Amino acid sequence: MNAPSPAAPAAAPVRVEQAAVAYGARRVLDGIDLSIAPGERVAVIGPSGAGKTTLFRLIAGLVKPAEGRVHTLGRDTAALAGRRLARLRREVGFLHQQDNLVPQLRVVHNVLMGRLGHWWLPRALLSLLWPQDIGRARAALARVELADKLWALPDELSGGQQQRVAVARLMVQQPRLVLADEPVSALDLRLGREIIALLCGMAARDGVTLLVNLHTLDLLQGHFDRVVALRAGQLFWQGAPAQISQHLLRELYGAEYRALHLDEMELPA
Ligand SMILES: Nc1ncnc2c1ncn2[C@@H]1O[C@H](COP(=O)(O)OP(=O)(O)OP(=O)(O)O)[C@@H](O)[C@H]1O
Repeated sequence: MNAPSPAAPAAAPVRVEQAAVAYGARRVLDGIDLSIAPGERVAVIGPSGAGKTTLFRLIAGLVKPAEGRVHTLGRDTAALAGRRLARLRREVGFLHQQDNLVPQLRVVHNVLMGRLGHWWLPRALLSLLWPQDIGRARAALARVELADKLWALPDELSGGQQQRVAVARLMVQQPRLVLADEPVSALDLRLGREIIALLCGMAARDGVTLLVNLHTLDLLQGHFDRVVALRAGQLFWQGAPAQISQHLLRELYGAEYRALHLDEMELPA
């Protein structure tokens, strides 16, 4: 087999072409064109109801485009169903605002849930009785500084610690793409900063492509390669975090601009 030519560009893990999504008669995304490069870290921003979560659902294949095409990790999501869709989902890691963990399962089991897609059923079932690959869980927990919480129950952890366990689960899952939908909205700024740093550090170290739906714009600088801004279901702007200005945020957020205290951010006019 020939090795791929070093000059050949790697395929985009996310390619959205002129995609629209409708719920009933209502279009909530329209004419979206977006291509994400391998290993790129992208923040998605925009006012409430702009379609950020829907964009993530579209990329994950959870909703199909009413128009246009969506290619995720090289697969056309419109053509995926059953086992092929399940296979794609194994390669995509998710992180939500909260409720990422199974409350009845100890941290070690929650982390190893990230391995389920890699194991045959008997090993997955056995792991519920006696955790398989504890070493891997321990190493991932050490990376999020929770090595001592291997046997804790999620309820015994703070909100920030629970999100760190969820990041450790992503680390053992080894997805090619992570979709984090408001992962820090339930946390204060300091804890939010920790989680974003962990996520972006994991993505950089493991070569994972990362999309984060971010409400707290204070966390943009220093972590992301690109910002994609949605407004009213359309791609309103995209660029580097350093290019964001007060003018842009005013236009993007409209009535929410002051309510979110965006006028207090130190940005160029
Ligand atoms: N399952 C659904 N059925 C009908 N309408 C929906 C559904 N999910 C979302 N919507 C609508 O689609 C629009 C976009 O929603 P979405 O959750 O993608 O926005 P968002 O930008 O993530 O908002 P927020 O920042 O408030 O979470 C909203 O007007 C929402 O009410």
